[in-house]
Amino acid sequence: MSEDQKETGQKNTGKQRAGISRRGLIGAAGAAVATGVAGYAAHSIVSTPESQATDTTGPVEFYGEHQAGITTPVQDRLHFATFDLTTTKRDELISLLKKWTAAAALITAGRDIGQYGAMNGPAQAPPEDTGEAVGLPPARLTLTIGFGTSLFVDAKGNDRFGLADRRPAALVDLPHFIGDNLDPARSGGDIAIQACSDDPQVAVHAIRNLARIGFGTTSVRYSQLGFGRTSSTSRAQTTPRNLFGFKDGTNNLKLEDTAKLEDQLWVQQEDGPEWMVGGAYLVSRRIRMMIETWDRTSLSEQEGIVGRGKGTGAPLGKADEFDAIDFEAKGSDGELKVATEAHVRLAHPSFNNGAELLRRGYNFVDGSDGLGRLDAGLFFLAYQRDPRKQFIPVQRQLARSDVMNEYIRHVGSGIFACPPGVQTGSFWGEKLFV
Ligand SMILES: C=CC1=C(C)c2cc3[nH]c(cc4nc(cc5[nH]c(cc1n2)c(C)c5CCC(=O)O)C(CCC(=O)O)=C4C)c(C)c3C=C
Ligand SMILES: [Fe+2]
Repeated sequence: MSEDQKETGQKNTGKQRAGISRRGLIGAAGAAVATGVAGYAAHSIVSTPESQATDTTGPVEFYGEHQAGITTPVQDRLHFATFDLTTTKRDELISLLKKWTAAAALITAGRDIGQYGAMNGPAQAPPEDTGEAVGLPPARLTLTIGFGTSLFVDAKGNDRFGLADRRPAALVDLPHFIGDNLDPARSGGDIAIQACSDDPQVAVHAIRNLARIGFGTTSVRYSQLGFGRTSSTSRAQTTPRNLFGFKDGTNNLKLEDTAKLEDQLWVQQEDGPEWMVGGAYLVSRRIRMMIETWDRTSLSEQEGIVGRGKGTGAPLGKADEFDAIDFEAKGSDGELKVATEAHVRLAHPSFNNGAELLRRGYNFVDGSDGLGRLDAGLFFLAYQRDPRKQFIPVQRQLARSDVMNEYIRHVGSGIFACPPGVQTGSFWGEKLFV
């Protein structure tokens, strides 16, 4: 392994990326290669999913059977953006995806974008990389792409890029759910990119540079920052808390459950279309949480709404977080311990035809709303094999009956087909175009 490969955590697997390592770039700029930078140079191999749960600085492999950022142990920070194409040319769309893929492979490996990076290019030209991640470790950055319904046909039914007949049957327009109050400016998009990292600046740098590369071909429709993961996707991770103060992500699909992932997450050959096999569908929902109202609600009412204890995260009537929920159990008052309209009952697979989701959402606080209330909530992200059998029926049931609805509003929405992983020499979604 060369010194350069050691720095970026790249194994000599024939998947080397071009570009300048952030450490090399600092050297070229004359800055001292200080301990912080040397810290990430110690990550000489791409980490495993298990070590990724605890090591927050190293790289996550970009190439593979599935896209990174789905089962990858959830990082602490999110920058999610959707893009609308401003071009009408298929060739320009393909060229954009190629450029984005090349850039994504570099930045996820902790390298600067382009041949010269942030500071070594010609003085007369804008730098190839904006530079704010120089000196920062890869911080487990993952970039995950998804294609929205409008990429295939626009609102008027036009086949914009000759892709209409490639639209997967499972990539449906989400129906209106009771209580939806969706802002079009925070919904939809031709393409979504989810950037997750343990360093917020690394995630922001990634989206900013992809937006910059897309200038002239695409524009940002909206973007959302998130902090504090609200789920775990590995048993090696502890369960975090959401802004209601509850453990969230206890009963989630986990990367260790490989058979379940085939059943519930990854698109299979028999599902089709061919270009989506090994991919998954992403549903995003910006869910505002009325936290001031919640904060005036008693502890026992809060626990009754969720159906779990606030301290332990255990199902009501049980002691341990991971105990199975007993939906029949009654208290001495003869009432069900987990009420018929409690969130975890209505969302549980046993009341949804076995449907499960891989949740990897984030808390958000976007300041306050002018009325003294925090504009805060959950940016809900859920991956699945078929939204018609998973998100849609679960959300329909929650929208109808969940007692949590008094405290939440769905204000943004999106659905995206996330293609399988990228192989060396290929680009994001290549099979969609063949
Ligand atoms: C349509 C899917 C779901 C939406 C939307 C949703 C919103 C939402 N959830 C919480 C808090 C919690 N959810 C919990 C469990 C849970 N939630 C969903 C689905 C949606 N949640 C599922 C499938 C499950 C698992 C149910 C089960 O099998 O037991 C929990 C409990 C802990 C856990 O298991 O994760 C909490 C807490 C909020 C605050 C929210 C919207 C803002
Ligand atoms: Fe939930």
